[in-house]
Amino acid sequence: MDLRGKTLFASGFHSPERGTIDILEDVLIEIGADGRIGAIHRPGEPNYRSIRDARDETGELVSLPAGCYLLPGFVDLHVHAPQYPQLGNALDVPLEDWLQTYTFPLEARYQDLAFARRSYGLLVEDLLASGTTTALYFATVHQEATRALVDICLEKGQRALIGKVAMDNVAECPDYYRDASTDAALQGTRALIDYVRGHPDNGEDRVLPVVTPRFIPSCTDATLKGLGAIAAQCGCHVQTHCSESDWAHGYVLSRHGATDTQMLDRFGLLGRRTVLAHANFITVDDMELIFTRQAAIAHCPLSNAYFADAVFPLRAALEKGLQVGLGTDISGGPSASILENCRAAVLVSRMLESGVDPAVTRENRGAAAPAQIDFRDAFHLATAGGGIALDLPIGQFTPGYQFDAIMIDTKASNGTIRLWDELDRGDQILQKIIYTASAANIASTWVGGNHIV
Ligand SMILES: Nc1nc2[nH]cnc2c(=O)[nH]1
Repeated sequence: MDLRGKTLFASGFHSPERGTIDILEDVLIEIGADGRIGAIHRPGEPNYRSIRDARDETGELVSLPAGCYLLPGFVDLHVHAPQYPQLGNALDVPLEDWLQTYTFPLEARYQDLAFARRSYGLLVEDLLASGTTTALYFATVHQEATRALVDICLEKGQRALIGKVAMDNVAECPDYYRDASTDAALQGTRALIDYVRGHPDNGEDRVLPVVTPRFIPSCTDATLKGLGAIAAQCGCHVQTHCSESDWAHGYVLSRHGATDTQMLDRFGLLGRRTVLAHANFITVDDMELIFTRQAAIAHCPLSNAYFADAVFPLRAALEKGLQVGLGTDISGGPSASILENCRAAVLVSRMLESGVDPAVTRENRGAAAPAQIDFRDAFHLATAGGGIALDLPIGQFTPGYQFDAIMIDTKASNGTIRLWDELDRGDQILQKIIYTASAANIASTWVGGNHIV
């Protein structure tokens, strides 16, 4: 049911601050006509009962069914929309070969608008069904296909940030798939920004444009500089890959004698609205610079296992105060689910801390500093952390924030959560949701109070 102008009676969880879970029990969430949360009332507050009775009388009260819990919708900070047909395939070669052998040929197909519409339609529906209410998308170099992705997100109601990919370096990009020139890369980026901002169905800015240099190896210096100028002029978000693998990190060091982070900063591409995908090989100085610029990192734990051969030092980044969220990195990661990436984030952090080689003694096996996170951290990253990274009022149930939410039905018969009334209490219920929920448990999705699925 659409919840704009309604008051929701519900129990659930959110995590505005990393490390803590706020348990919402029988709360009343007032949702405005604009889809934002107006107020939250908890049992025991003086007006709670009277507000509940009044809303009930006017027919504005909506109650979640028994066994259902409300969570903020998931924020996926790194998705290559055109790579969806490749999800679960092509995971057997290093990044630089994967791009040339599998990924560029697939992305080149989006020249065909009918193919683009079919693929993007399926992707957006599937992501919404898996609880992703906001996605930060790389599209392709193509103007028409990227516009189709904008149209589809608006039609289906997903909150989305979308970039036309810029890639014009002839030495690294095949001639069948690249921007024809620096001018084409810059004009194409500007044209997409204008399209999104002027879209007649985008009055609420549900879709935002993103300046999207693929990564430094794919772009000429002139294009990177030009994109930095566009970002400054338009105040748009920026997304790119940063120090993802040994090869990608080493390429930038040898081309520029500096790291990705340093070069992105010099090109004007490192700011409060920048999201750096992966960032596995950043140095201590890079971390400092990212912190100073208040840029964010999209941690993609599943993808990194296949293409980075390394684990992002997540806990160090969080303790430093960096803004981090989670990304599926479709199709570098073989799952479209942010829940799966929550589980992977916990798992790889534990392996980083403990080490993995049984031939090495326990004392010498693991990382020098504590590295593990838990389900609470992962849940925060998947929701509020993603919202903070994007500088958008999403990912938590706080007055003034968008009502972007999912309903988890723990009793769904074809689902995979098994709760025991006599055993499961408080945030243990959330822990079970994070570790065991599947798509069948995600019973409803709302974006800005609109019922989507
Ligand atoms: N994981 C990943 N890394 C990249 N680096 C440049 N392009 C890509 C891409 O499509 N996926």
